Amino acid sequence: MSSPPFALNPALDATALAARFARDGRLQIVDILAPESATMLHAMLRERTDWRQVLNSGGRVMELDRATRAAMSEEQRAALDTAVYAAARAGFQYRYETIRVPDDEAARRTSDDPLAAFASWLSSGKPRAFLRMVTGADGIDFADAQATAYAPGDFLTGHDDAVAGRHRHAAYVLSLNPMWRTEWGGLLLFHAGDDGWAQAVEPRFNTLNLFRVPQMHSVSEVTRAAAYRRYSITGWLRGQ
Ligand SMILES: O=C(O)CCC(=O)C(=O)O
Ligand SMILES: [Fe+2]
Repeated sequence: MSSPPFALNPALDATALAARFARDGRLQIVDILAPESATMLHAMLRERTDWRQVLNSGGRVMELDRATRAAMSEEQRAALDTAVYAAARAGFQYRYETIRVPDDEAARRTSDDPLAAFASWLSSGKPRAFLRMVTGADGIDFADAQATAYAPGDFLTGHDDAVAGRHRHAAYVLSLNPMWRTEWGGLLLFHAGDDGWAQAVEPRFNTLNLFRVPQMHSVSEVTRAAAYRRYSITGWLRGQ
């Protein structure tokens, strides 16, 4: 399969964005991609059927593909929900759907998944140079990546993204939601400091959120009113 074409929006001002990132340690870049690239990615995510629900049970990760979930009884699903929300009361907990992308460039090249092509594209040439410039992190070698979809009831509690040995210079979230309401939840929350003010980011279309690691953040629960799942491509800009 030939690689799908991806392009950055040529109007972005990397110098101005870099100044803001340096000042705040976080940044929202509206219209990050050429519109056709974002439209293609969004359509692709909506069509995919290979999503796997991931959730943690203490330190263990559970992954349930759609067939496995469909085969569960109502009682099993309810018991799992109860366990997930009980654990979220005080601890670190998440539940959302994912499609993973390999970190390895050779594996990405042999994949026919457009998400692998996107991760490769983001990890070299102009996009990587742009991300290095905006974050001021010359040590960025590649972007790891996964697609995520948060359905009603899905969430990710507070954490700071710091994992020893992963060389994460910054986190990124490319939001791909043509229509969203604040009330639907699924907000990327930067937690409050002593002053009690938190910052909430709506998951808009073709918008890249970039933030320095570590800092405390979470994704608020998507409500039952949400008409769509919350789609993103997300990961970290990493050194080798
Ligand atoms: O989807 C988001 O807005 C943030 C995701 C996140 O924090 C993570 O995956 O570590
Ligand atoms: Fe995170």
